Amino acid sequence: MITIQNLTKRYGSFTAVDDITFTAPPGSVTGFLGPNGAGKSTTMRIAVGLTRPTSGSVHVLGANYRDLPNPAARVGVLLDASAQHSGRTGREVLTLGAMTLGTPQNRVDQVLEQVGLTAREANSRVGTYSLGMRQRLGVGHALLGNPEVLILDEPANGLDPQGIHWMRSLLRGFADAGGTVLLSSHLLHEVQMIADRIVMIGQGRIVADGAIDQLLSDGTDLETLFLTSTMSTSREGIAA
Ligand SMILES: Nc1ncnc2c1ncn2[C@@H]1O[C@H](COP(=O)(O)OP(=O)(O)OP(=O)(O)O)[C@@H](O)[C@H]1O
Repeated sequence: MITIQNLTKRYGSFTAVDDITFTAPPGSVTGFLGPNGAGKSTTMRIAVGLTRPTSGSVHVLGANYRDLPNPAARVGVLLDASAQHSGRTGREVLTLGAMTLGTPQNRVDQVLEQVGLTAREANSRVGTYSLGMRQRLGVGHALLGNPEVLILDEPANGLDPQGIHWMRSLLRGFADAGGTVLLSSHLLHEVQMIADRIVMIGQGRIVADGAIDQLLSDGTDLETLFLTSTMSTSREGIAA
C-alpha cells in the first residue's frame, strides 16, 4: 500500500506538486498519468525518500520509505533506467544489488531469466545496452529483493512489443499475487490494458482518480479521458 496525504512540493515560488492525496492499494496496478512536467516523477522521488516534501506525507507499507528496515528489499524502485553505471555488466549491476540487499546470489540468475536478459547480454556492459535492455535490467534490479511494492517511472519506454507484453504480464502477476504497483507512463493504451486504478495529475493537481472501469464506464477510452482531463494543464492546452 502507498498512501499519499496532502502532498505538496514547491521549488521556490513554483509548485510542482500541489496538495495531492491518493492511495495505491495492494493487489492492484495504479497507473499514474499526467502531461510532461505534471509532477509524477517528483511524487515518486518523494515516495522513495530522494526528495523532501514541502508538506504532506507519503507512506509506503505504513511508514516513510527511509524508516523501513532494508527498504530496498520491500520496495522495488525504477526511476531512471539510463542512470545505471555504463561500465558494469548487467550481471555485475545485479550482483552488487543483491550484495547490498543481503539477497542470495542465486537470485541474480532468477531475475535475469525473469526479465529476459540472455547470458550474453548479462555479461555485456550496460553502456552497450539499448533503452529496452536497460529497462529490463532496471526492473530486474527492482525485483531483486522480492519486494511487496513496485514504484516504476516510465518502465515501458523503449520496450519493443514483446517487451511491453512481457512487462504487462509481469506487473499483472505481481499485483495478482498481492503486490502494490505504482506505474507512471505516457503509453496510454498500455496503461488502459494493465491498470486497475488511475490517478491523473496536471500541473501538480489531481484531475482524475478512481477505478479504471468506473472512469471509463461510459465507453470513453483512456486517451480521451486524459486529453479532456488534462487539457487546461498541458502545454498544448495552455498555448491554445
Ligand atoms: N529540482 C528541481 N528544481 C526545480 N524544478 C523542478 C525540480 N525537479 C522538478 N522540477 C519541476 O517540477 C515540475 C514537475 O516535474 P516532474 O519531473 O515531476 O514531472 P513529470 O510529471 O514526471 O514529467 P515527465 O512526464 O516529463 O517526466 C516540472 O515543471 C519540473 O521542471
